[in-house]
Amino acid sequence: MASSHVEKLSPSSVSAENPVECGSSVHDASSSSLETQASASPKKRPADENIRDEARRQGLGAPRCTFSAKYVPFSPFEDTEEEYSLDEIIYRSKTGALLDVQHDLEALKKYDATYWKNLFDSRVGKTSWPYGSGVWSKKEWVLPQIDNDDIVSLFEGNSNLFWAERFGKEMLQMNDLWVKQCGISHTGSFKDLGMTVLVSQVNRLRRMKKPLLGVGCASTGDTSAALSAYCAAAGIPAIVFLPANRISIAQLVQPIANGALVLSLDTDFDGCMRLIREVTAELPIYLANSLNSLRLEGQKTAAIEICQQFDWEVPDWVIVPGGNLGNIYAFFKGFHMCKELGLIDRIPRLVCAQAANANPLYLYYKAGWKNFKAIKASNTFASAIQIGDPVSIDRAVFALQNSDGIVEEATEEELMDACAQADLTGMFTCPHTGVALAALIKLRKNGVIRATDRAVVVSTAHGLKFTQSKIDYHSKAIADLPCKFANPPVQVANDFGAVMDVLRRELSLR
Ligand SMILES: Cc1ncc(COP(=O)(O)O)c(C=O)c1O
Ligand SMILES: N[C@@H](CCOP(=O)(O)O)C(=O)O
Repeated sequence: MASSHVEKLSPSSVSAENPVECGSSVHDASSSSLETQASASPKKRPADENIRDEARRQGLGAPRCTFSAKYVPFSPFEDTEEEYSLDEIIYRSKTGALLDVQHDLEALKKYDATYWKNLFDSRVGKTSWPYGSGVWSKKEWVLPQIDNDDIVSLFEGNSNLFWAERFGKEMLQMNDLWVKQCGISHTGSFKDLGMTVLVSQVNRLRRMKKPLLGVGCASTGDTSAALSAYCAAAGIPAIVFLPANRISIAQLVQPIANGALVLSLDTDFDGCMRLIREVTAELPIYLANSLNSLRLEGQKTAAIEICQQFDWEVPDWVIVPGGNLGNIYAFFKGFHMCKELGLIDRIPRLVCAQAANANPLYLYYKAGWKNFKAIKASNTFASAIQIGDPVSIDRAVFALQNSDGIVEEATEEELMDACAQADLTGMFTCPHTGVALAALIKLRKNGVIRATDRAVVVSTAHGLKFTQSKIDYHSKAIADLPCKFANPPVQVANDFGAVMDVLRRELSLR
């Protein structure tokens, strides 16, 4: 927590809508309190005012922003003076290192842990702009300086924690197993969390008259869906590079429907990534992949949310499927920030789960973090993580090394069986969540994860985006896969007797 010389503000100085705030919607912390907010009579919004206008009006005459963030090189082991404003269009340091968004922690530490907990709790589930969003409810820790007026939000985040009661108990003898449903979201994946931040910043840059034609990404289907939706909501052109025939139909139709310029390229994701980097270096198109550290600021809020949902008790394990490897670092960053600011006392052990067909991180981990080699990723049902040359490899290693982390892998059979078994207990999992569940099963079987541990599996996308893999599995139509838990429909004639025969057989009736 903050050093003792800092005089901290107490929880009673928090306003439910806004604390000492940055951007347009600012209240003086000393002039309003949770209690006064609660007792105030309900205010009617004028007919010609929407929630954005209301937030703007409330912010008029606000004090200057007290929190700030900037880009610094991601070089945890070297001291460097290099830094950039978030208003610069830059993705790499002078030496070519990744960038990181660094917050002014000393300013944040002027407020104690109870203050932040109360503030975040007071915003959950509201419609006040933009704090009803799970991401923007943590605005001071995400993009403190952005004007609320520039924010492009679809009220993302606040995803539920599913208590995996039957799966935990029957499969793993665990009572405290949870699935963080990040895929139950506007575009059906966790990418919405990062995209609201990135597109908001682009909106700000465009208002500042920075020459940006649009925003572009390479994608295995989820980043492109999120980018297209947020850009469409803001009226900003989106350009997406997709590997032809390697993403699901449901994912492909999302950017098409949202009006993005869709380029279907005859290469894999890694090829698309190389091309978008070349194109964004050449044209004024802002890069929206997680190479851009702004994305991770939004994604890290899922970790903060998990702590909040457990009333700031830290789970023992958090298992995250990994592809381009931004998200595992985002989770680390969220937990680390909570610890730095005194909201939690430790960081959970992180597990990054990869498909065995696309496992460069797993191989690196097994080699004792020596000689990283990019690979050519093979086809996997977990198509969104079919990535052989992950951009955030250094970030992922840092996250794992600093959380006593583990890397696991799952074969196609293991991940598809894990999905089917989870679905049989009421979930509707995507194959990437299957990878994480399969990793959990392995770690539980070998005793690394204990029966009494509290574990959270991060579900990264909605199963409805990947129905073809489920159809293939339940039709037993996958070569070399026994599909042990398939539940194919029974074809029956339009005949009462035939129906009764099937019911007697299936329900073991006499
Ligand atoms: C559904 C899904 N799960 C997991 C991942 C992996 O996330 P990351 O690339 O941040 O490792 C991705 C994207 O890569 C994804 O789309
Ligand atoms: N699964 C991702 C792959 C790209 O990852 P990103 O986080 O770097 O954008 C996708 O859906 O495109």
